[in-house]
Amino acid sequence: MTPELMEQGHERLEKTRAPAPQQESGDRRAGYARVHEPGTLDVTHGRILYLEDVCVSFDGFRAINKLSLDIAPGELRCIIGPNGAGKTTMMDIVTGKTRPDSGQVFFGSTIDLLRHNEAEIAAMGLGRKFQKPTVFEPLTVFENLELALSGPRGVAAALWHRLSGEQHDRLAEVLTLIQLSEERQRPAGLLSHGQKQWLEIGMLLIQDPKLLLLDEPVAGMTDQETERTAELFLTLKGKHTLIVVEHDMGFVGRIAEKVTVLCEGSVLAEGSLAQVQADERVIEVYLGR
Ligand SMILES: Nc1ncnc2c1ncn2[C@@H]1O[C@H](COP(=O)(O)OP(=O)(O)OP(=O)(O)O)[C@@H](O)[C@H]1O
Repeated sequence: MTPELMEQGHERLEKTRAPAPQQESGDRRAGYARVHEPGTLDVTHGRILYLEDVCVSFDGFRAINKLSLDIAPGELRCIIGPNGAGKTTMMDIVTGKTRPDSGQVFFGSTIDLLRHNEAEIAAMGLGRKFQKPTVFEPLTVFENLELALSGPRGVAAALWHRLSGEQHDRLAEVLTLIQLSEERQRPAGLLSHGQKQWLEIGMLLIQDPKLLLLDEPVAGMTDQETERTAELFLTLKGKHTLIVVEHDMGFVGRIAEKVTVLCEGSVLAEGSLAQVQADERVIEVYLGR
């Protein structure tokens, strides 16, 4: 959820349901914003995201150390690694939340992300989902998606704007994708944890992101919810590019093509899950813990 969307949602709640208390299910504001225009993303060279020799230090501690990554359009890449490996910091760099000390970060072949701020990066079609769901709990599932769709028109427009047939179709399509069609009129606060996560993913999808960064999407989910999330991600890959940071190896095994293992801010190993699981260095630092 973006700060702007959060603000819009709160204003909307005040107007429609005052004096109901404001609620949100998560406590961390996400660094993405609406996708205003798709921008001129050039993926003709077979890459949608490219990091080279990226370094970041916090108070002298090298959290990201010459990190290089190359993600192809439509790929579903899983990033794993022990606590403190730099996974969150890597996503902070890509989304413009943290500036690296050195290195390159490109979206497609031509967009230098280090020249853009968080809102601009989000507007280019780069969506981020934090671990905790942040949806507007008193609003219905449909209203949450409608608000995400309302984009730059603002709260008043979101309140009074009549959806076009195309927008209705898009909402219905996303509701089906996230398997919440039957819950469309339910307040989001009454959804299960997994359903809230899907709703937030739906709020990103409705903006048609090119690249989605998802931080531990199945943490706290039931086995059934985890399986449904795997199905959703497998459906999304190809159309969208997904980078999934996850500790749940069962889930990673279910969805992964290529897995990148981060350790101490660098890529330790890359390959299929079976390949990295068989890598002695990985076993030592991570899987064998
Ligand atoms: N703002 C900050 N100030 C100081 N140190 C930081 C900051 N952000 C991250 N770090 C440190 O950088 C390292 C990498 O942290 P990061 O959160 O990126 O790891 P992670 O792989 O996401 O871990 P986890 O799996 O536990 O979420 C850690 O040692 C962390 O303490």
